[in-house]
Amino acid sequence: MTEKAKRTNDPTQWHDRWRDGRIGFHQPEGNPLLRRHLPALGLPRGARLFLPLCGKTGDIGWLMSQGFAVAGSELSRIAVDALFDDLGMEPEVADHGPLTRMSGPGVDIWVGDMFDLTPALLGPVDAVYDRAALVALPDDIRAVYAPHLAAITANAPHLLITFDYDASTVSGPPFPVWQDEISALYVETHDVALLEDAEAKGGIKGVTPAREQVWHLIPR
Ligand SMILES: C[S@@+](CC[C@H](N)C(=O)[O-])C[C@H]1O[C@@H](n2cnc3c(N)ncnc32)[C@H](O)[C@@H]1O
Repeated sequence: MTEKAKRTNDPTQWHDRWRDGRIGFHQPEGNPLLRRHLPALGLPRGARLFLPLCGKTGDIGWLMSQGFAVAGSELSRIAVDALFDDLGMEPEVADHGPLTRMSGPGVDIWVGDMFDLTPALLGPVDAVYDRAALVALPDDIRAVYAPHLAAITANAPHLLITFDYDASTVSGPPFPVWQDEISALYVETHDVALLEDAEAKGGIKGVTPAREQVWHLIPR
């Protein structure tokens, strides 16, 4: 990660949130939009999905129950320990420089800064599922994140979930991200197709109404 990126995506705020249990973004049952729109990617059973900034999302267990393999990256060891507890697995743990890999059958999570992940460490992936990852990052980091994500996943297709709301009413994360920005971020690698645009239940932090979009990023 560049020095600038380190300044604006301060890892301390995320570690503090996990330590204090301030994880309003977490969906224990996973996200219904994933279930509705994953078929758009046409992935065969056994395909491997990468979940950047994965937390301990219930989507991981659901994807595994559907016969997919999962790879993820997450800063917080607290989150990943809790994920493996939820999965009922005792992970194998291996250090790889600044990252720690925690693995079980069908799942590999890289603990540490996603910007330290390389294609060689991650291995081949068939698709990316980005929920509360791009939108968790401020705009200058999004500009670094998108090309890094495309590079480490060899421009795999994405299912991407974003929010759109009036940013003057509440401060992110999550940050509002709309089609023009997504198209610009992925201009070199993907075409962008909107799959759904719906009212976001509960708005943002219960304060401001929001819409939630599901995008299919199609490799060029
Ligand atoms: C808003 S949460 C979303 C988690 C998950 N995607 C979900 O849907 O529940 C963002 C997560 O990204 C993690 N994170 C933030 N910056 C990161 C980085 N540079 N590398 C890896 N994980 C990061 C945080 O610890 C946090 O768990």
